[in-house]
Amino acid sequence: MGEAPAFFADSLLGDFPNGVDLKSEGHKTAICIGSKIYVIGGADHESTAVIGVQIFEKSSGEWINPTVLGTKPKVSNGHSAVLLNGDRILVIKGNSKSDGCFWFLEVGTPFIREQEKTHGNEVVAWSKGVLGNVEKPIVISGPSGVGKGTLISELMKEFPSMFGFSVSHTTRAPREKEQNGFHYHFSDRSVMEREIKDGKFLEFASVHGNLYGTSVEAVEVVADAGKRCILDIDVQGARSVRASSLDAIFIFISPPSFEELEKRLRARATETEEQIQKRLRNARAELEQGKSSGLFDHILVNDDLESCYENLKNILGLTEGVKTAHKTYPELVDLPVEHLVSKIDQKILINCGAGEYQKASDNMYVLDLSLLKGGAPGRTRGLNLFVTNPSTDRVNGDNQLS
Ligand SMILES: Nc1nc2c(ncn2[C@@H]2O[C@H](COP(=O)(O)OP(=O)(O)O)[C@@H](O)[C@H]2O)c(=O)[nH]1
Ligand SMILES: Nc1ncnc2c1ncn2[C@@H]1O[C@H](COP(=O)(O)OP(=O)(O)O)[C@@H](O)[C@H]1O
Repeated sequence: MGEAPAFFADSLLGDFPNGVDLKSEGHKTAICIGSKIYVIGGADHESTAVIGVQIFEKSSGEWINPTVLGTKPKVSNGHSAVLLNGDRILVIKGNSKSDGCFWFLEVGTPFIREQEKTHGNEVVAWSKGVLGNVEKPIVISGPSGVGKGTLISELMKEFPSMFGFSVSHTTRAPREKEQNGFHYHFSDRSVMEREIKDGKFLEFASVHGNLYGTSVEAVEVVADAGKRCILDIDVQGARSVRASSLDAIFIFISPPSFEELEKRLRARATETEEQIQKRLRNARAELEQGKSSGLFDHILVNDDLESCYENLKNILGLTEGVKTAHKTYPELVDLPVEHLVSKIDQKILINCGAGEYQKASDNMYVLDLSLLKGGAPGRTRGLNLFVTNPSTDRVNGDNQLS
């Protein structure tokens, strides 16, 4: 249990009106959800450089320091907070640019419920809001030796500015030509297990006797660079990603026959006989699951490499002449410390004309949340910011900035 902050719990919401309090000591806001009051701001119990979170449990009168997952936002000299759908809080930092001012604190999403089971205590998780859209990540699965790596390399070679590879973590030993940080992050099992517990992984699975996993960071760095992320993961991992907040396209690569698969695996000559046998045993199960589960959006048979690659490009809409990513960076906007927020359906109105010398009609922004994707502990994407003049516009998406 944490120490009570320096104000009385009874008057908590009176002192910190739901949503906005920009001038109190420590710049705290309070949001009430059921029997809990989430106090955001002030010192974090681990670092004074980031925004802290404490929970006041009204029924017991106790303060709780929750486990805080995800990247925490740096302290600012004022923020506003709005409750969304009862399970996450949008925090808008004042005095920041629009590429770093929107943050989501998840408090009751399915991800949080899962994490609370693992941690055995209250969990909250930050996720940074990112303006604009990147195309859906691509999950590629299929048995060992089917040609996943070969197809992905072709894609990355032909479209280097469009695609980025999600570098997984694994406890298996590196092969001769594999580089740490490029092909995989080669990890100790104990380290990887601890990081899984800390919520750093989007998914993980035990494959052929080793642990493999996709860290949240691995996917986010690719999207932050404006590229479309490719994940090469097994069928269990694909199933976990389907259940996660990552909205992806799922493609299963199948061999023309089991004999051909065995031939390719042996010809690759990267595994011992024992490992080949294990991979072939697992391949049978993977082929069954891949074909029958309804998990995959597309199944491609990798018989002739060239035609399989053409089919993959067709699925991804890569027709002749498409060679570069169309990156659109949203125009940056400065959000002042003093601003007022209100919520209408999936739109947040941000009135920055609240300063002494400004008119209410100056700098009114609308943050559209209707296309949100992703979430804690990574990034929340698909935010759209519009500038609007309340005297002439209705809140309808005119004057889009992103
Ligand atoms: N679930 C999951 N599977 C992964 C991940 N990275 C790789 N894999 C899968 O692990 C299996 C073994 O990969 P690897 O040891 O590189 O052997 P290869 O597929 O024969 O080249 C393959 O099915 C990969 O798709 C990951 O991050 N998560
Ligand atoms: N269509 C194909 N026909 C023949 N050999 C192939 C084909 N696709 C891939 N290969 C070869 O099969 C082996 C396994 O491919 P790889 O991409 O490493 O598979 P995976 O990543 O699925 O384990 C490699 O030696 C590769 O060159």
